[in-house]
Amino acid sequence: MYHLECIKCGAKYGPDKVIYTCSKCGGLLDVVYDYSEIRLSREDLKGPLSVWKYKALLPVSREPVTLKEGGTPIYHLRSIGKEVGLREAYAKHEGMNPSGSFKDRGMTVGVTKALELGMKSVACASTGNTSASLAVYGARAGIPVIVLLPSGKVALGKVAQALMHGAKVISIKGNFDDALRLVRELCVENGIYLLNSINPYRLEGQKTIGFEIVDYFGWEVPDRIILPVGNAGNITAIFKGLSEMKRLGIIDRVPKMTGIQAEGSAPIAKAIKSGAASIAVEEHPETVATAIRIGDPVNAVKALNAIRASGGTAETVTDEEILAAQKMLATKEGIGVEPASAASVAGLIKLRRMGVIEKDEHVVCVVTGHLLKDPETVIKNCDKPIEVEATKEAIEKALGMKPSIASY
Ligand SMILES: Cc1ncc(COP(=O)(O)O)c(C=O)c1O
Ligand SMILES: N[C@@H](CCOP(=O)(O)O)C(=O)O
Repeated sequence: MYHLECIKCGAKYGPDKVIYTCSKCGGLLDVVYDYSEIRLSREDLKGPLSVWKYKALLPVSREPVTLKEGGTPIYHLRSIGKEVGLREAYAKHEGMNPSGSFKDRGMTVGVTKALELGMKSVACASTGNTSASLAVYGARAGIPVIVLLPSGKVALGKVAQALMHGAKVISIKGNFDDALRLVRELCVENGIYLLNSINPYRLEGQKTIGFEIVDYFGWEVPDRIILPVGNAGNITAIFKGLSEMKRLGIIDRVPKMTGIQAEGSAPIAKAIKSGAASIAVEEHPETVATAIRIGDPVNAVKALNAIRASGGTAETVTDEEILAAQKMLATKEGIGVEPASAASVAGLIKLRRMGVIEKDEHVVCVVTGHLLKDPETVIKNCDKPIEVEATKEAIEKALGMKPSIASY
């Protein structure tokens, strides 16, 4: 069994209540299980990785709305690790989920919960990936989807997904933070189920990233997990999940949760660096990594706690560092990710050079979304294709080759 609990005042709510924040104090909610009732061991968790493998720690009982999410690959970062002097550097490629981002882990649980609660439509605000994922899972479930996007600031692939999967797409003349404020009002006033990461049930699905990481390494806990931070749901979810596994005796510690933000959009990193108790909202967030262009992260309180309680840290990276890391991943490791995702690897490089990450640490970067989500940024940052006449000679010339014998 489980219930919802306010992280601020401790107020408890039944599992079937449609509620996103505490009605007494406005605090964020967590799903809290009756841990004494959960019998789960490493032995029970044999078999291939997937979100639903961990259903004993997920808050739904009906048949899930699923497209076989999770089970994403973990790659050894051989070249990048070598370059920064780190043998045990890995990337977990969440872009390999059905809609191309980690959001699918949250949506398989969140949309299933929407059906379980009898909700008739679902909605979200989004910098792109949440909307793509909700559109996909809404289509799978046969439930209408509404998405609010910040006009002109959503990568092409993500808008295409939301449109093609049949969501009602509203582009607002404002940023993501405005869109989230509006969609929250819209949902509460119109009985629509809100599926941003303020929804504690959605975050339960995302904690499986952490489960899969420790499961993959034979329950050996990495020293550190690094991930890009935007609305701050993911870092929160992974910390919660691994804390639960520790509580159940499946693992013996929780990795240092390390959040990376873009310099122009970094309220959490700034609070961690300054030791502030809470964030100062960034009124005009800006970064090339549009997925994390967020100035007022809704899960800030939970994220600050996750970072501090795990002994982790947070850092900022410039847009140039993000794009350089994206290119390094693509050209030196063969791993294609969108800019926001590369922020975790840019952070790894920066923190290693600063000496914050030690050379014998075992580090996993979560790379959160696929390269093809944002083709426009890719095209802008790569050399153009070389256009030539359709002859072998022209091709050889373009390649800087000497003309072959046959052409004499
Ligand atoms: C690709 C990508 N990476 C990272 C993030 C940040 O995740 P979170 O909002 O959970 O901090 C997002 C969305 O927010 C995203 O779409
Ligand atoms: N990057 C996100 C922003 C919204 O975050 P959420 O986790 O609260 O849904 C997106 O893809 O929209």
